[in-house]
Amino acid sequence: MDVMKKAAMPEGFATIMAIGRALPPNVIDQTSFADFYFRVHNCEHLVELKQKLQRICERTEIRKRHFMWDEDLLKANPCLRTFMEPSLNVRQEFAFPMVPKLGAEAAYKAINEWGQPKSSITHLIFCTTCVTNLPGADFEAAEIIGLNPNVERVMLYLQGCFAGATVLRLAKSLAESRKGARVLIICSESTIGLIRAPSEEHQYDLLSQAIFSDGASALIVGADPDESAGERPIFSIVSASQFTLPDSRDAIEGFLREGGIIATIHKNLPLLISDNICRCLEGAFKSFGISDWNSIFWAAHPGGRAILDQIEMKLGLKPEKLQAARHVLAEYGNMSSVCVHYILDEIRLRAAEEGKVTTGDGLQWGVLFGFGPGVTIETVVLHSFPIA
Ligand SMILES: CC(=O)CC(=O)SCCNC(=O)CCNC(=O)[C@H](O)C(C)(C)COP(=O)(O)OP(=O)(O)OC[C@H]1O[C@@H](n2cnc3c(N)ncnc32)[C@H](O)[C@@H]1OP(=O)(O)O
Repeated sequence: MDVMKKAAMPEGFATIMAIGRALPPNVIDQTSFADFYFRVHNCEHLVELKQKLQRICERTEIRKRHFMWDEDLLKANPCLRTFMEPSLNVRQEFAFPMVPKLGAEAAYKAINEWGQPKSSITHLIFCTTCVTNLPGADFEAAEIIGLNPNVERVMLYLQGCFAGATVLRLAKSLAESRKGARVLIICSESTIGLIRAPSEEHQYDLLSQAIFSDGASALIVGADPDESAGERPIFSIVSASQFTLPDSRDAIEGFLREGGIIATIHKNLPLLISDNICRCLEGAFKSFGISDWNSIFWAAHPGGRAILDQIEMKLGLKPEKLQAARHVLAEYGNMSSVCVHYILDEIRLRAAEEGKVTTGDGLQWGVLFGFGPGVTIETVVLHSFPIA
């Protein structure tokens, strides 16, 4: 029995072997977002509300954001330019082709970097906070890319931002459970469910308008990389865990309604996360004897500037630890599950550019954090590889 099991199971940890990105073409500069948003919704008369959005935008430290939708789409669909008018059909019809398409674009890049035939992909995990159809976005993406019909698909809908880590946890289980398994992860997110006119009664919605954005990422994960065939490991996924903070259900809430997804995010969220991050780190790194959080590399979901500020302060992190996270927030905004993958990509690209000895900023160990509704914290322990 043991011999059979040994023959069927890989020996090593799941590793990330490629990372791809894709962004939609419509880019809006954060300094002009409030002007655009109030103009396109014919709400210029709501002067105080516009000033509030301007204040929030200025404080986000976001420079620009990319979107699948554009002004023409909003103008052609007046139901997207009111507050919570029934508009779900329009949103879904727009998103359904776009979300898998952008995801497939990121997947092509990952497959290209991986350098192996797409027929070697055994599993697909597709994750998005929008579009719900049967068959789903996973099915659509598999068709666009031309994956084998025996690829085993897993679809994650409406999880929120922590899912960028969930997909790694899942991919680790799949990759380590079968020799030769190669998992394609795709995360593709859009704010098409969120864009709507401002409301004086629901001012909290301005935060969503100011931070969320669209983008896609794709990764190839598998154990025991075949380096003779050209597979190159970037990071090992050493462990992955999930923790739900007690009594914090209402800190991030999202409701899918006829008027789209409406989210409320409590102002104490940055504190809530930073108050609990230490226990997640200690739990994850105890068995490796690591307790100096400046000795590892960091990929924390940049949900908002204040979240990164609080984590940095609470843990006494050096500014460079969250530099990649701040860069991704600044250049792309909060792309939900996608952000942490861009941060990993940034870390390994910078390490190579700067002549560091490992993919993890010259360090051995690293952490990836996902934060989202629940409040849920996902902690992934990573190990870097030497850069040749
Ligand atoms: C969706 C998922 O699954 C996971 C997620 O990523 S959820 C999103 C997580 N992101 C956050 O929670 C954002 C964290 N907050 C921040 O980054 C910052 O507070 C901020 C950029 C929003 C504002 O910066 P700041 O330094 O706090 O500036 P401050 O001057 O205090 O606030 C500016 C305005 O933002 C408003 N604001 C702050 N937090 C808010 C919140 N959670 N909801 C609505 N408005 C908020 C304030 O009320 C203030 O409005 P007024 O000027 O009218 O008083």
